[in-house]
Amino acid sequence: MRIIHPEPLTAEAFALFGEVLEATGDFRLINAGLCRRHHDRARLDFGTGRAGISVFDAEPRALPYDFDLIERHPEGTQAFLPMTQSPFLVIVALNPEAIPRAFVTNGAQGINLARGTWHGVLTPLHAPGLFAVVDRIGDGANLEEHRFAEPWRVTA
Ligand SMILES: NC(=O)N[C@@H](O)C(=O)O
Ligand code: NI
Repeated sequence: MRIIHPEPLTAEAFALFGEVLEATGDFRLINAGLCRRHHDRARLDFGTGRAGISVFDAEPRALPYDFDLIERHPEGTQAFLPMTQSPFLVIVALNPEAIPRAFVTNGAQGINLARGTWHGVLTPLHAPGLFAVVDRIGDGANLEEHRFAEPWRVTA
């Protein structure tokens, strides 16, 4: 079994794959000073489609986690925004021939996958696996899958 050890999710480590959504860095003080707006933190792209927000209720998984499928959306970005404070597992790859990378979020992070980024499907690690997902709504195919001949195992 091919092993991958997960890394903590940071904006820098994830930069080749998309953005990390978190309340860090600069902000605008709004709402009578009662809210810090960390403004415009992701580059969204929906091609010829439009933005949609869906709610995913996904079954939690556990480490060690085996997977043999990655996918990508050539026509748009896809953001996973947790509706709970639980860490989740993020799997990305530069291409199907590259060694995938695994990240575990800190519970206060979401991600925006850049258009066409190879990734594992939404993978909660705790119940409930509730996420708002912002991605492309539109005509035409927007899903390309790759199944590995040999699975990968993510283990701490
Ligand atoms: N299929 C779907 O809506 N979700 C996947 O794209 C995923 O990345 O979880
Ligand atoms: Ni996806």
